[in-house]
Amino acid sequence: MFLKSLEFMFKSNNINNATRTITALKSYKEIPGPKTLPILGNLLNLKNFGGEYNLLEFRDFQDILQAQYGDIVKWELFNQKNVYLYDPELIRQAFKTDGNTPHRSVLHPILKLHKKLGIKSTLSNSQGERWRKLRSLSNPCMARPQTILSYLSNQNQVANELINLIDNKFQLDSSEYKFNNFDQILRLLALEYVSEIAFDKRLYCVDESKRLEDVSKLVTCINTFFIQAGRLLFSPPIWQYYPTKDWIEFETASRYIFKKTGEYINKAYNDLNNNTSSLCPHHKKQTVLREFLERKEKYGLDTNDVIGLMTDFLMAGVDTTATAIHYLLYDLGTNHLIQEKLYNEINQVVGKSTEITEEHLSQLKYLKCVVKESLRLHSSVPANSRILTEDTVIGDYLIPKGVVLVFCNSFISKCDKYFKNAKKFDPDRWMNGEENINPYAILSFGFGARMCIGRRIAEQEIYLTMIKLIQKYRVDYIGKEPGLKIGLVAAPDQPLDINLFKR
Ligand code: HEM
Repeated sequence: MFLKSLEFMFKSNNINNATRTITALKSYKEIPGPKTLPILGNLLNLKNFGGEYNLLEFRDFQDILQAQYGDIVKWELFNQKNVYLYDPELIRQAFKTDGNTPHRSVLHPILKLHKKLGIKSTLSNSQGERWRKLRSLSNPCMARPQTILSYLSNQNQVANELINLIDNKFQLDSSEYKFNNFDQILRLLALEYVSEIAFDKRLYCVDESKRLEDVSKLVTCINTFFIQAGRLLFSPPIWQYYPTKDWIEFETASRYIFKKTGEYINKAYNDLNNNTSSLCPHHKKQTVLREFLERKEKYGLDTNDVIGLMTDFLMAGVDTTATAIHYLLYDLGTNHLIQEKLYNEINQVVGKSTEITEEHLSQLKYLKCVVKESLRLHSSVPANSRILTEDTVIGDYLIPKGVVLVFCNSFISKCDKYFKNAKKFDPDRWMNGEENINPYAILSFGFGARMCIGRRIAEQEIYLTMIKLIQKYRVDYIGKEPGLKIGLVAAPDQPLDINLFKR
């Protein structure tokens, strides 16, 4: 009743529209959560300080807090106030406040790195006017379906190189091969896909005979960047004051990534100006990078800003996509009937063709459900956030400006309350529309004006790769259920033993 009347009274959940009801609301201090200390917040509740919570096991940490305190939980560290939300309805209220310039929680290690390296903030790490400018430049370049589809032909070549690499691993007389480093191969693949977008350039990451020098180092550095950024983010911020081992590894890897991206983009810029772009003929018309470079002045941005944006795409688009494919192979390797159903669909729509077209993609309905379901169960981004830019009502509470709202996607997507048989890998749940599923219960790519800008690209890369793999091989996974490795991306804690059998 109380909630119903609130819902009626608030046209929006911004408190300015609802001052009359302010007394009916509970305060931020009343939000349940472990006891906090002045200044330190919940520091002494952390395992490193003798407490019970381990931030480095972030998914367990989220689940434990929910089990102890319910669907809205307060957690503080020093001056940062967080509120964890475990209910899609509360998340819906939080997104309503997004407005034109949503603020996402800043990744402090990256902020410090940018300062040290003299890099202006990038899309994923900027706020307010700066973010709006970068996003306004990026949206038309990245969100137009036709632009992304124009990469399909080149992406087919890349995916074929993956198939060649796999085929070369099979012994002459054998139809089976067990991979225990597929995660590395998938990172190379994802880097190749992204570099075409970010650099207008093939690095030949997957084709060992043509692979450009330094590519392996670049991939290792991107991986180190992800792991160490996560470790720094989820550990007490000693690195803010003293260069710890994790910080040094993070900084060294990042310096290399920025150096290489700068080199590649400057080369692309010169090629563009001199009309000598080396990118294959399919892209003679327009490419994402070319569009960024041509339009930057209109938004008051320069080439360095574009370098920052492209480096961002590299960092945001490699481990996320590689991990998503890795988990898809795990899900299909442990659910053979679903795999066969997918194979039948691919066989029916694509047959033996090696050139996947827009027409094929539009017909592969079950494939899209398989990908969506795998992302639901194994979201590579296990939580997302927004910083409140004004006092806001969430549930029964009035939460002050400046608090970080954390959306616990991975908890919600495994809740039977929101998904029937939530822990089951069941792509069919998406086949007949989504009318019974709360849209805020699955946020694999985020939501609203600040949602993942690479979504279309990522989905196209994943669909294409899965078509090529399932068309040629049967996948089997026989190991134990993998644990989680914490980083900026939630990935399996070990390389998965993926067995491939030639069909
Ligand atoms: C399976 C792959 C991917 C997943 C699961 C994923 C997920 C996400 C999520 C959850 C966000 C936060 C959205 C929000 O705050 O509402 C995000 C942001 C972002 N993603 Fe992705 N992503 C993927 C692939 C990519 C790719 C391939 C690129 C680039 C080519 C990319 C570039 C970005 C960027 C730049 C942002 C920041 C956007 C902003 O703050 O305006 N992502 N992604």
